[in-house]
Amino acid sequence: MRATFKNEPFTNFQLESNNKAYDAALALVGTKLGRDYPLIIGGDRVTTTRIATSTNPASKNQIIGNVSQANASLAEEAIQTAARTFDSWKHTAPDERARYLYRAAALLRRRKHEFSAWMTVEAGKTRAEADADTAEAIDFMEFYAREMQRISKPQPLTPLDEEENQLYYIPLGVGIVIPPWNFPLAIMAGMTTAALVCGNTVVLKPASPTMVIAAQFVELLEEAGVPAGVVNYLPGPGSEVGDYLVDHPLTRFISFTGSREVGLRINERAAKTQPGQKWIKRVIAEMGGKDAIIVDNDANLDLAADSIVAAAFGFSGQKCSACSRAIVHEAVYDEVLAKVIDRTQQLTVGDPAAVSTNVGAVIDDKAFRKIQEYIEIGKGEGQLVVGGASDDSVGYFIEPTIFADVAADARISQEEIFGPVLAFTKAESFEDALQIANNTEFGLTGAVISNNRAHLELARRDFMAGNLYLNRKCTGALVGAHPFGGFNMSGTDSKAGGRDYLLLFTQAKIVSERY
Ligand SMILES: NC(=O)c1ccc[n+]([C@@H]2O[C@H](COP(=O)([O-])OP(=O)(O)OC[C@H]3O[C@@H](n4cnc5c(N)ncnc54)[C@H](O)[C@@H]3O)[C@@H](O)[C@H]2O)c1
Ligand SMILES: N[C@@H](CCC=O)C(=O)O
Repeated sequence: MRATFKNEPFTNFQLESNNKAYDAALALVGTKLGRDYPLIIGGDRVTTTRIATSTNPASKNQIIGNVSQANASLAEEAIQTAARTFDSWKHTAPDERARYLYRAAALLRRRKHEFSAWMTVEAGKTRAEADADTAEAIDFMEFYAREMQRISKPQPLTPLDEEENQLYYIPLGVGIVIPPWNFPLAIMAGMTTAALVCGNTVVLKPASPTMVIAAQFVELLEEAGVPAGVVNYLPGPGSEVGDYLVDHPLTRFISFTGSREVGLRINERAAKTQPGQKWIKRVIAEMGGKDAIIVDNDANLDLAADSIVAAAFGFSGQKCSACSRAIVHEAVYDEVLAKVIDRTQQLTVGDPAAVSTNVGAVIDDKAFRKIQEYIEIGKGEGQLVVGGASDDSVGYFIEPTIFADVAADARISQEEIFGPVLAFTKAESFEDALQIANNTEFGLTGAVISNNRAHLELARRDFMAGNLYLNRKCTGALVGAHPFGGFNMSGTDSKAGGRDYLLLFTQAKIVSERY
């Protein structure tokens, strides 16, 4: 029996010894840059002629790796391999499947800084952000392993005198796992291992900006003993390979995390029954956010400012949970704005590998241009009070940017920017603030900073967010403590890292026997 689950501690980067260890990991990763990464199908390495290069967002000429790209025929091979492997993997005992995750978590823990360092160079994560990502990946595996063992035990049913009844959670089949790049280890590893620990086999199509981290993780699963063909690594263009995988009649489920646009496309395509398809495909889709922090008139204003700055500009605002709207009661609006401006001006923008950096580069040229466009839009919708500048001469750097006096229906208040851009909106009352907060098509995270019990209770009831935080920031969900997923166009509210999650990767079978 394993000890009760507890979260992996974060590294304290105030200690010089930890920074030295991180420097050593960065140096180690530095010796491995620029390597070639083949596809992995049924354990076989497949090198293709079409190669995509992964680069460092903070130093765009630095090559992280050269990754073979799949096409439709290799996607077919991966699905067929996963389907064949499913015939044996589905009979592997749940306890054994759980042990692969315990082993992988232990291996990852031993190489923690190395994996984090890969995220610093490939995803532009600062030390603390990368460390939290690795810790969450370990947490997902430790948590889902225990969850699999829990749900494979006899489940409570109403006993009948004349029958023996049993409920089994059995696997679904071949799953397509399509993660985003912004939690390139944690979310990718969580989605993949949740699927496999339930007895499914996986075709993993990693996000293009972070294909190398995904390759490192698949190798780690191999080292942990996960049999060939259980996880097949299939990088390739989302529009080409992704559509093929989603449409395939042998695909049983799609586990997607990413943008609203791609999530809806997958949902629509998966709904169309293909010739030879024997099931309704299941779609688990976690998508974007337009998350707000409300500040009440009696709030602790320092807490409010700290929470807003951390949630808006951590990882350059590239979190689905990021605070992109501060909705502030008019009585404290000017004071909160001044405190947030002051704290934002103290942030250091730069190379995420440096100890002193708070805000690194954004992920790539496409994101850089999109965020710049929103900054231009913002100039017509509010008052630019901080930031606004950008520089892509070395890497994709954008200053933390704040617009004040933005209307609730402005584009920068409604559309997900996914960058370090924050809109301040004035509310006439707490009720008005809540109404503004709910007035988007998303419903992922939100926070309220208030000392008013009635207002906090009102928010508990009426704030439409899958993850609502009271008197704290709206980022940083912990596995087990804050199962994660959103309402409305933020997705299917799957609650990753929670006790309901694995049921999405299984089907329940009842066996009733009379003697
Ligand atoms: N709700 C959550 O839990 C959560 C967590 C992290 C990120 N996100 C969201 O993810 C987005 C950022 O990530 P992104 O830029 O990687 O998103 P994205 O939608 O551009 O890409 C996500 C994944 O989909 C793939 N893809 C693209 N086109 C496809 C297609 N036609 N068929 C199948 N797959 C396809 C991509 O290659 C990638 O692996 C943001 O909107 C963010 O809010 C949500
Ligand atoms: N789970 C993360 C967000 C994941 C999306 O980007 C958080 O809670 O901040």
